[in-house]
Amino acid sequence: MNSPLLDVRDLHVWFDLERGDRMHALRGVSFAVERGEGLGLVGGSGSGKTTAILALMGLLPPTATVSGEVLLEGENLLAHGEDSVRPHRWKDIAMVFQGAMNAFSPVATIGRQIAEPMLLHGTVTRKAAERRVGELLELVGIAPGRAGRYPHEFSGGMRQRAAIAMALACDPKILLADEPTTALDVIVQAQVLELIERLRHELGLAVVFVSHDLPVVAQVCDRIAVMRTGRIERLGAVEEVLT
Ligand SMILES: Nc1ncnc2c1ncn2[C@@H]1O[C@H](COP(=O)(O)OP(=O)(O)OP(=O)(O)O)[C@@H](O)[C@H]1O
Repeated sequence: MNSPLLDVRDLHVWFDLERGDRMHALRGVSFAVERGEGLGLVGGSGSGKTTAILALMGLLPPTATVSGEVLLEGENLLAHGEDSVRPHRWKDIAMVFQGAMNAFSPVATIGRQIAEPMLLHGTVTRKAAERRVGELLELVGIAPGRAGRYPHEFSGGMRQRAAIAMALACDPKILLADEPTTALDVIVQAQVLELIERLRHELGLAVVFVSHDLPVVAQVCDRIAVMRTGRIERLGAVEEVLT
C-alpha cells in the first residue's frame, strides 16, 4: 500500500540520429520519489537530466524511443504512449522548463498566459480562471494585482515565480523543475529556492529539482541522485552524497 508517488524503473531513452545512428541517452535509470519529497537530480552537461524528466512528462521528440516504467501512484505512464500520460500531464505531474522565465510571450500579460492553458482545456470560465490566476500568483509571492502586467515589467526572478505558478495551475502532486535558478543572481536564486521549499511544505508537493549545481540542490532536497553518461551513479541522502 505504501508505494511511492513516483517510481521510475529501468528507464532507457535512445535518440535516432542521422544516417541511421542511434544515441543511447538514458541507460537504465531507476529512482523513486515519495509524496512531498525533494529529490535532486544533478550531473554535468549532457548527463541525461533533461532527457529523464522530459521522458517522465511524455514530452520527448518523436525521434526518441523510450523503454522502462514510469509508475505514478502505481499507473504506468509509458504503458500506451501518449494515451497513458495525457490524463496525468499537468494535472498530476507538471514541469518548469529550462529557461521558462524567458519563455513568456512579450505581447500578452502574465495573467493571460497563466490562464491560457486552463481556458484551452475548457474546464473553467474566464472569471474562475482569473480568480485562479490571482491565487496562483499569491502562492508564489507575486501580488495578484500584477496579473495585468507584461513579462518585460517583471524581473527575472518574478518571471521564474510566474513560470512556477503556471506549472501549478492544475494542482499537481509532483513538480519537475529543470534548472529553475540558473541565470538568476545569488540573492534571487535563494528566494526561488525558498519558494520551492515553501511550496513543498504548504502543498505537500513532491519536487524533482534538476541542476548541475550540487550545493544548490543540497539546500532544498532530501535525497540526491547523481547522473553521469545516462546513468545514476549515486543516490542517497544529501549528507551521504555530499561526503
Ligand atoms: N533530441 C535529441 N536528439 C539527439 N540527442 C539528444 C537529444 N536530446 C538530448 N540528446 C543527447 O542526450 C544526452 C543527454 O542530454 P540532456 O539534455 O538530457 O543532458 P542534461 O544532463 O540535461 O544536460 P544540460 O545540463 O546541458 O541540460 C546528450 O548527449 C544530448 O546530446
